[in-house]
Amino acid sequence: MAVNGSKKKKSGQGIPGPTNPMVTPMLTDQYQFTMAYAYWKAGKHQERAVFDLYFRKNPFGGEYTVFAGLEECVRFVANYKLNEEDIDYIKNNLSVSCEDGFLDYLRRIDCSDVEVYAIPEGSVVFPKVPLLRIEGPIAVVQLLETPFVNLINFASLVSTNAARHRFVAGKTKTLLEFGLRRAQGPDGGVGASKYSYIGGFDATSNVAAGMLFGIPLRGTHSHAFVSSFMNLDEIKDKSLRKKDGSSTCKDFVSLVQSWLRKIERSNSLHGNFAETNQSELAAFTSYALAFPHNFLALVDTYDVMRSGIPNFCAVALALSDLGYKAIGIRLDSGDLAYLSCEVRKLFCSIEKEFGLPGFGKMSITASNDLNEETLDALNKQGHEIDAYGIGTYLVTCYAQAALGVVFKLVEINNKPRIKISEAVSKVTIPCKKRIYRLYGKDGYALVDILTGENEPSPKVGERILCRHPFEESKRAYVVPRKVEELLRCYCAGSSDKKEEILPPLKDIRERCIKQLEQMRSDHMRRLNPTPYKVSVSAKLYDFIHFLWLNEAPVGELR
Ligand SMILES: Nc1ncnc2c1ncn2[C@@H]1O[C@H](COP(=O)(O)OP(=O)(O)OP(=O)(O)O)[C@@H](O)[C@H]1O
Ligand SMILES: O=P(O)(O)OC[C@H]1O[C@H](OP(=O)(O)OP(=O)(O)O)[C@H](O)[C@@H]1O
Ligand SMILES: O=C(O)c1cccnc1
Ligand SMILES: [Mg+2]
Repeated sequence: MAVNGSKKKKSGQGIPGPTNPMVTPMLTDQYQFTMAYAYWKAGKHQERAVFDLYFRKNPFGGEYTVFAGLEECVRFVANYKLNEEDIDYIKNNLSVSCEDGFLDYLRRIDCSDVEVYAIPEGSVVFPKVPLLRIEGPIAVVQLLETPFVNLINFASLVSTNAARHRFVAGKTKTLLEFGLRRAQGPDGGVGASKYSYIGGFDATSNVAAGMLFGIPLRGTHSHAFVSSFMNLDEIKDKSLRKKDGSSTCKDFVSLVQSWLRKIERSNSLHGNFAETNQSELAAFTSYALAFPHNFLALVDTYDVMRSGIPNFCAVALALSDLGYKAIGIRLDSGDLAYLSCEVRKLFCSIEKEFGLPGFGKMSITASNDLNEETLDALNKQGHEIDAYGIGTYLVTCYAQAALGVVFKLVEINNKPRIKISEAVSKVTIPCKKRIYRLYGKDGYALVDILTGENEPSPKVGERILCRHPFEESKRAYVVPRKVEELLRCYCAGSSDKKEEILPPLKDIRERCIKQLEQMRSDHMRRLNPTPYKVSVSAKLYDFIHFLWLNEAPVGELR
């Protein structure tokens, strides 16, 4: 903050602003401005404060969380500036009034004096561990609390939700995020697409998210497309060029119809054939004419096995005559396990009967109110689904509405601070800290340890006492095979620290996938997972409890 005319390096130059233009310094709670005023009035506003941002409990009954939202925080800090309209609003509309001198102060502030240290985005993280440590003039850092918590809360929640869906679905399945229509407003939708991708989804149907973040776009078609057709006569241009361009089939519709008749008589259907719905056949044929290279049909508008599947096969076989390979089908209702198995059997049988290599392997996509539980149930029953389209439960984080992210003062003017609570889980861990992840002999992460900033770092091969921050009896020695320091510098402020480069989204996603793969399976399982240990050094433990006793008044019994 270039307030005293002192010469300060401006960090973060060239970093674009937040993705959502609504993310401005005004996107904060009024009490941040009123506290900033009171700090200013007390002449305290420049005092150097350290805040930790962390959460207290993993979401969804799990024992891990995927950290996301960091890039948006860095973009926010790098471009922090109130404009005249903002100042004018503050002047006239806060529920309390502030002197003009404060407004001048607000006019001049930026975040060039703010240092942000963070765990890299996409990392697997645990309760109580600071995801970010923010240092700077207390009035300024205070103003960052609400936007930072806002930017990280939903991002981390939805990334974790996506990672959990990926975990149940399995590595080999394609996961498509279909939630935009059901998301909590436009930012909820765009954010959910971005952070589901980080958590391990493969693509989104959300075009804006594709454009903004380079997430692959995928999609099928809806029931409306199928039911909009009445009959095959609606198809005017019936011609389709062969894939190799050698000739053109003048009447693709007739080719489809002739295949439908063959299927009708085929052994594959075991004589189980009724009249298929002709409007559905018209819709599929039309779709194939529009996308002969990418034909995928939604087969449940009328009757999956009696109409959708035979119609789809007729079109796919006709395409195959012209050298095209159909992609597959989407099921959006009914018993997805049963239907997928029936469909697969039929595809395989047609492959055999008509000698069409690959037909049996066509892709089966399932959708319809899917969530972790339904994916798990499908796995238990056995199914033939290759891809899932997931919307509502994923993007709204239906199973848990918020991650309890908090932003707490841990030091001011180099003096550690603590917040005491009746609930031990709410007592803060004071001091400017460092965080290390210690790995064991089989390569798995064993424990995260928080130490004071100036303590020597844990060394590979050295025995370290790791203590539970609040429970005296819980402690263990660890001899790490690998030590990883977690907090890195993303905004150097006026220090001479080297700033991390913000990685592209796909690198963040890869980090997340890799870290989750390296987690011990007992931390990952859905039922009664083992908590991952978060500890403090012996020195920090002693200091926490010294400060706790120091700050807590001694009660008096009467
Ligand atoms: N084999 C299965 N095991 C467990 N859950 C399933 C299975 N197949 C589908 N489901 C789930 O069961 C629910 C079925 O919902 P619902 O009864 O509203 O749909 P439907 O009757 O199949 O479809 P629609 O009403 O759209 O025609 C969905 O949440 C779906 O994901
Ligand atoms: O079920 P979700 O996980 O939210 O996934 C997205 C859903 O959105 C679409 O239909 P929509 O729900 O609009 O209509 P439908 O329920 O009648 O299929 C699609 O067919 C999916 O069913
Ligand atoms: O492309 C799809 O199939 C799709 C997209 C959004 C919602 N439901 C389905
Ligand atoms: Mg639905």
